[in-house]
Amino acid sequence: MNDIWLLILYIVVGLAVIGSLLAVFIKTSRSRGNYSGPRDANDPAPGAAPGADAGGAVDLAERPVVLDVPDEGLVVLPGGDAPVLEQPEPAAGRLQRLRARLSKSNNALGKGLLALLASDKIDEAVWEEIEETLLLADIGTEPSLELVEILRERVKIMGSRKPDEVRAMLREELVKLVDPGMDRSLAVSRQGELPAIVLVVGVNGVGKTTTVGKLARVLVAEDKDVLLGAADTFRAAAAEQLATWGARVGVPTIKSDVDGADPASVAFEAVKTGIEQEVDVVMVDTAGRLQNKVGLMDELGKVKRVIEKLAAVGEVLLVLDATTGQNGLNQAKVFAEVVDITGIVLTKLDGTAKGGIVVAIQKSLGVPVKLVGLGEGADDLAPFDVEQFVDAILN
Ligand SMILES: Nc1nc2c(ncn2[C@@H]2O[C@H](COP(=O)(O)OP(=O)(O)OP(=O)(O)O)[C@@H](O)[C@H]2O)c(=O)[nH]1
Repeated sequence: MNDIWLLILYIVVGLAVIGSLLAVFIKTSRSRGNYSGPRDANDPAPGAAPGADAGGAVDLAERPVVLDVPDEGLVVLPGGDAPVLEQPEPAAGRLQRLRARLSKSNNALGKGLLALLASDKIDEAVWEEIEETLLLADIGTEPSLELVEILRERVKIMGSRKPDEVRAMLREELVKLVDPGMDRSLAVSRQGELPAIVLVVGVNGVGKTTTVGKLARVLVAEDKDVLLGAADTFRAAAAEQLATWGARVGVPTIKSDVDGADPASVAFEAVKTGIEQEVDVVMVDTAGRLQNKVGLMDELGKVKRVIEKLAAVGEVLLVLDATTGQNGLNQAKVFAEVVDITGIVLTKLDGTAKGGIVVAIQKSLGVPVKLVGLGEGADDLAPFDVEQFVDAILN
């Protein structure tokens, strides 16, 4: 009988030893993966190209985030590499300076409207032309119809329609349409003990990295301490591109030297470093992702949630390419559901006559356009100002 109990005891001890060995083995093999962070079911495979998943509807369900601090591949690229640091120009009044670029492509809208409203006789055909001009500028159907109605009323009671009066009336109505009441300030001040966090998102090629680089210059010109996080881990050149922008103005960049590293881990490390170094602003650049790719949109949600383990994300900027017109609206809607957009950066406004997209986006999202890109130059990013924008269109 005693022998049987002894045998059972041996079996139990043996099983316990095998169990512990298995646990140790699983832990070590996990930490050897390319991704240093945990993987959600929807995460792209290591090294997978963006958009490698099956696509379809976006699953917006919140996923719990299990945090695993990265321990591999992260490097800080010092910001002071450039032999002579550039002195970026202050951003105030930039839209005024860059107005020629805006008006070149957009004054077809302003000039067209002025000419039509100054016609000797404004009959139905002229009103239709006015509506068409607004639609062609991508203002959107509803806002265009509303504006035409308002202009009709005002013209009716106007009488003689002197050119100055027509211009003043149009200016007033366009300013109202672009909405001067929206808060366009950027959340770039430290929040107590923590830096301000700016997350930059959007589809491929819209100008995210360029925008982060240009915005870093704006912040440096305002004497802010900035740190960049290169969470665009898909495009190998993106992190280098970002680090180069930073180095020109003495801003350091956190990047991973592991291909296809977990972007959430890089973002986490950037924010952690920013907190330790007590910087004013941490700006995180993300990879371009199509809004209909479930895995990539989930990944973006995860990047934000992981950052929020450390600090609130006060500013989520969606970068939209103005030349893509109404398609930008669809992108905006999906991104807004995943990461709560706080502001729009409208790039490439220098290359389009469709400046009316400003109105369409703001109306459909309720989110203000905060910055506009008016060229590829380092200081061609301007804070959006309603009156300057309308004046540029009308002149
Ligand atoms: N004309 C003009 N070109 C711009 C503007 N903003 C960005 N670009 C150009 O757009 C191109 C793409 O810019 P990136 O910053 O690399 O775009 P991205 O969104 O980071 O790209 P991915 O990381 O591939 O998604 C570059 O050639 C930029 O110079 C702008 O306001 N005007």
